Amino acid sequence: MSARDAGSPAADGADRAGRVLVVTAVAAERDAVCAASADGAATTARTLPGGGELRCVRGGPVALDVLAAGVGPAAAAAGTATALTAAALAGTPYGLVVSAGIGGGFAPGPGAALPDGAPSGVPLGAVVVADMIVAADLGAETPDGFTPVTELGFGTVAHRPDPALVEAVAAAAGAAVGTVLTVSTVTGSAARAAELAGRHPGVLVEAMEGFGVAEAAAAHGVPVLEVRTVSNAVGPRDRAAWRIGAALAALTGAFRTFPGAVAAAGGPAADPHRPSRRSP
Ligand SMILES: O=C(O)c1cccc(C(=O)CC[C@H]2O[C@@H](n3cnc4c(=O)[nH]cnc43)[C@H](O)[C@@H]2O)c1
Repeated sequence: MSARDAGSPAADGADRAGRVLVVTAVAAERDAVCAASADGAATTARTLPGGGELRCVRGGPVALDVLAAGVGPAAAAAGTATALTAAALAGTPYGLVVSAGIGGGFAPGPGAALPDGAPSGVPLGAVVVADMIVAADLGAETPDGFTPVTELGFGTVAHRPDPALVEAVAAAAGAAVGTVLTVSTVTGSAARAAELAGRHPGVLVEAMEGFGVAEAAAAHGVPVLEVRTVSNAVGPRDRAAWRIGAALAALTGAFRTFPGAVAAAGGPAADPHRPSRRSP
């Protein structure tokens, strides 16, 4: 791999403070993120070790590299770690990683209410920025119900992004702020939706990649965010009711304000984020 392949300052003019890696699952989400770039922004493609393709958007207040890494937390972690390692070896590490894409929205209701009784839930088309990124099915099933791996004495099940950055990005995008779950199986029943909402007060969205992206970012000491737009309601499976086009359009809208919000917030946090080891 040459320095140019991984991205050198001379090649793209982006310094560490301004370099952001955005990881989506599929190409349609990647293209929706790239479509947000202002007229005049230049987009080039770069190949990562293993063949993954980065779309590099330059010309805005921060430099965005956008990668479609595949569906699910394992593909997301592998793709993110590859991109982070390639950039670090080239001497141009990223200052922020963002998991972005569409997701399922939890409905408002008693099961989704916050501990203080405030309503929760999000409608189709809403934008959500995660204040907590949670691996919802990483654990063990026991006679007493689900037990997260942390209670078994292992690992991490939650990452908490930098609150100031979360607020800045959410305010600019008109987004709700709350918990985003990472699941390996899309929820397909009212019972499972209620179980997840009961276990995670304040949950707004479920998707399939955020925790994988966050684990890779944490391994590299890089801050993480998750931005989701709601394509469907979490609950009984009804694929015909998914509004993917509207959610992708909302994703483009969120990334129109994203670079300015990150730049105005002073760029990515200087300190690496710390994974939370408590059970959410
Ligand atoms: O068919 C298409 O045109 C299309 C375009 C963009 C994205 C898709 C996907 O199927 C993306 C899958 C992706 O979306 C997340 N997601 C969306 N809804 C849910 C959900 O209810 N539960 C969990 N994940 C959801 C997830 O992150 C997937 O990776 C299709």
